[in-house]
Amino acid sequence: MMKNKVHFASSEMEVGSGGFGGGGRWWPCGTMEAAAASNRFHFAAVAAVTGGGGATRLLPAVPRQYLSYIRMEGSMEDVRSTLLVQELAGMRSKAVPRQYIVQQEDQPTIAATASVPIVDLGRLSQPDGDANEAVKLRQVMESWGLFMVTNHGIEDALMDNVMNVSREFFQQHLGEKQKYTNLIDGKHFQLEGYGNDQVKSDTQILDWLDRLYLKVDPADERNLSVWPKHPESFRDVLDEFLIKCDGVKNSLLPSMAKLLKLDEDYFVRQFSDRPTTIARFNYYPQCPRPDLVYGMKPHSDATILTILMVDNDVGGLQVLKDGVWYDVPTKPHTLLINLGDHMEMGDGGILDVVTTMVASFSEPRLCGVAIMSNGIFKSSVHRVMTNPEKERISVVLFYFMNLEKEIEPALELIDERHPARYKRVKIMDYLAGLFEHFLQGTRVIDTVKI
Ligand SMILES: O=C(O)CCC(=O)C(=O)O
Ligand SMILES: [Fe+2]
Repeated sequence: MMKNKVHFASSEMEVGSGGFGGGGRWWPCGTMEAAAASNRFHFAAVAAVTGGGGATRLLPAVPRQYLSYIRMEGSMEDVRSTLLVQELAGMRSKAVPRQYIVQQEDQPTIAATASVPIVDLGRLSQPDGDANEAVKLRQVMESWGLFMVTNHGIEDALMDNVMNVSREFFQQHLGEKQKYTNLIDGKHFQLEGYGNDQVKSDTQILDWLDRLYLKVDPADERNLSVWPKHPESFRDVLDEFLIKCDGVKNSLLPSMAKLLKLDEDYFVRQFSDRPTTIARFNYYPQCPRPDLVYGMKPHSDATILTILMVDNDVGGLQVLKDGVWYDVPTKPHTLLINLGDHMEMGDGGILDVVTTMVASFSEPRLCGVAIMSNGIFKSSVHRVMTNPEKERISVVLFYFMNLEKEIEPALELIDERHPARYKRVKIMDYLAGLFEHFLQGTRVIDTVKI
């Protein structure tokens, strides 16, 4: 049985076989599954506890200035074996374990409201293009790196189905979901499957979400043993959605190429020959402390391009532009497009770096497309806030080129006045370099800059 020992400044909470044990009787466990692991958490903020007489009292929150004294014990594997976030949320505690609390200076701040650009894909893809939409697209590629897409050709019913099967998957009994676990032998993390964050260091701050990762392309490399069998329609619905999203990607790429006065199929060509696509289903349970915890910390995606479908009603996604965080509004049945970022610091190995943690926001964001565009296009830095009342789901498709391929600035964009700003780089090598540079505190982007 795994034992975690995590010290917090305040109360102590033990997850035992019958609920939370310890001195008094703690909140009963939200689920039987939660009780299965014998993990001990000491909670940092407010914990609800019932004393001998059964009366509930609230323990005071730990003043923020003490949070830095909190430390964590246990091996990495132990820490990794902490409960899934869905189980933690099911306990209905008012506290969150220390591993989820971000440093005071990084804690969520109020976001501004601005209109995140909306691009009408139908108009953009008309044979002659639409000048207005193209202007908007240029603005987003050069600054926001994230935009909403309407008129994308994917039926509302299909989008609803994708959301429904995702929700049904996460709402299942833990035992059913664990059939697709991302832990080999219960402890070794692999990218694919169901679970939560990989823990690489005892100071790592965890995100308040669980997810299901599936490599969907190349199709002959699918590991169907981690593809859910329930709900029964899951696989068919996902397959249909993948085909449609591929169409969205392929109608967007020529417009991006045209903006740079490149051959229309320039970017499409880059995705030929066994590109890699990953589908990720993110499940953010209700969180008692949205002021201390992120659903997903600020990051940029280590992809060329990401298609994102977010919850119809529950917001939380924010994007950084010119140093200011903006709420991305919910607008049912729109898609979001993110320009990814092969070119920043990461916290993982090869495909672990699907998302790269952002160490510094002051640098302009670059992405695979940015290298090909010789630095004209930027990627987005974004984050997800938690919600105290509502769960939230998002479905994300991460598009990579063939990882064996090399990328370089398009030759057509280079002349005497516009020299190449980046060297040719193999994507796989670049992703591998991300982790090493992250550990050394250096920037892998510097190795490809000319
Ligand atoms: O859930 C969201 O809105 C964003 C998810 C995201 O950024 C990601 O999965 O990389
Ligand atoms: Fe992301």
